[in-house]
This record gives sequence, C-alpha cells and structure tokens, in this order.
Amino acid sequence: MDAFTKPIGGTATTAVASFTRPTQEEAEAAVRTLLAWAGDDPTREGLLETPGRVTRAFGEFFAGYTQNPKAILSKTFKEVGGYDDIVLVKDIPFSSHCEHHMVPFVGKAHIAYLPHDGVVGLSKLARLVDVFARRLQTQENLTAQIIDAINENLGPRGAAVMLEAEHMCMSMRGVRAHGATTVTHRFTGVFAEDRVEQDRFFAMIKR
Ligand SMILES: Nc1nc2c(ncn2[C@@H]2O[C@H](COP(=O)(O)OP(=O)(O)OP(=O)(O)O)[C@@H](O)[C@H]2O)c(=O)[nH]1
Ligand SMILES: [Zn+2]
Repeated sequence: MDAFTKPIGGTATTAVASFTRPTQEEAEAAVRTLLAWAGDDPTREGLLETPGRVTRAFGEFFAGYTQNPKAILSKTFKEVGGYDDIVLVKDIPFSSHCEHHMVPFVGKAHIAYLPHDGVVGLSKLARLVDVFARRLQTQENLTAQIIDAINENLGPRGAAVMLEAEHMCMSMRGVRAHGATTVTHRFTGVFAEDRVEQDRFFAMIKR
C-alpha cells in the first residue's frame, strides 16, 4: 500500500494523509465501473485501453499533489538594477478541475508582486499556478493558495492575484451558461492597503 500525499490547508506542500492510495489495478477497475455505469461496454475493443489512458491522464491532471511550491520559489535574484516596482506576469493560461464535479475549469491567471528582497524567475510564477491548478480546486481556493505561496516564500511588499476562468460544470452541464466567466482576485500588503496600487494592477492587466 502506497501512502498518499495531499495538501493540508493553505499552501502546505505534501504530507502523509490518513488514507491509502489505490493500486493501478483498482483505479483501472473503477474506470471500467464508470464506463459501464454510463451505459457502455468496457470490454468492447475501443474501450479496452481506456482505463489505462484515463489513469495516465489523471496522473497529469493531478500531478500537483506531489509537487512542492516552496521548491519552485526557492531561487531568487538580487541583481535587478534596484528594480522595486510592480512585477506583473499576466495571461498565464491554466486548466484545473473543480472539486465538486471533477470537471475542468480553464482560464488565465494574472500575478503581480512588489519585490522586497530580490525577484523570482518569471517562469516560476507560471509553474506555481500549475502546481495548484493540478489539484482538485475551487477557483477561490486556487487564488488563495497562489497568493499565500508568494507571500510565504518571497515576502513581497505586496501581492495581487486575479483569475478569470470558464467552468465546464457550468457550461457543459447543469445550468449550461456557456461563456460565463468567473473572476476572483485577492490583494495583500501594499495592494490591499492602497487603492492606487490596485488601480495600477487593473490598468496593467487591461493594457
Ligand atoms: N464558489 C465556487 N463554486 C463552484 C466552483 N466550481 C464549481 N462550483 C459550484 O459548485 C456548486 C455545487 O453545487 P451543488 O448544488 O452541490 O451541485 P449541483 O447540483 O451539481 O449544482 P448545479 O451546478 O447548480 O447543477 C455549483 O453551483 C457549481 O457552479 C468554484 O470554483 N467556486
Ligand atoms: Zn464543478
């Protein structure tokens, strides 16, 4: 039996959870059960390899449970010519899965921070989004986890995170509100205290 890891609250990285991870065979059997439940024949030729493919796909969708956000943000650079203004990486594409329906939600993240003691590599912000997106999520929790990780690991003077996404559980099923976009944002530090900084963030995103 394989001890499973899962995030515990906030931005916690990995920890041994109180449940055990099913085997590959058990996971594939579960997929066959769902195929039959949906009304198809798991033994027909076209579906024979599907359980293996689905578990491999799940391995990619949910790879974030074993990835460590702290490691991603561990390297910073101080030689930036004294630059201490907003660093914004916008339009970071992400796809995640809602924890209610296990259906994708897909969108863009915008991340800004005001450096305090060095900057982080730009790609690391996109990697950070990816780690948390590759877990079962709500958009609110994803927003909070991203900004908490930035604050905990970079200690910036301020941080701002905005996510815009379409939830397939709202468009492909249920209310079928195609094209509806959910927007979440969170500000901390200077961005939370100063409306001028918030407005600069919004203006830079729109530009
Ligand atoms: N706040 C929030 N809600 C979400 C998110 N993703 C999905 N949901 C919502 O989670 C809710 C679950 O509601 P339930 O009534 O328990 O489930 P349901 O019967 O499938 O709901 P419907 O989608 O309205 O058919 C739905 O309103 C979804 O739109 C998210 O990231 N954040
Ligand atoms: Zn959902």
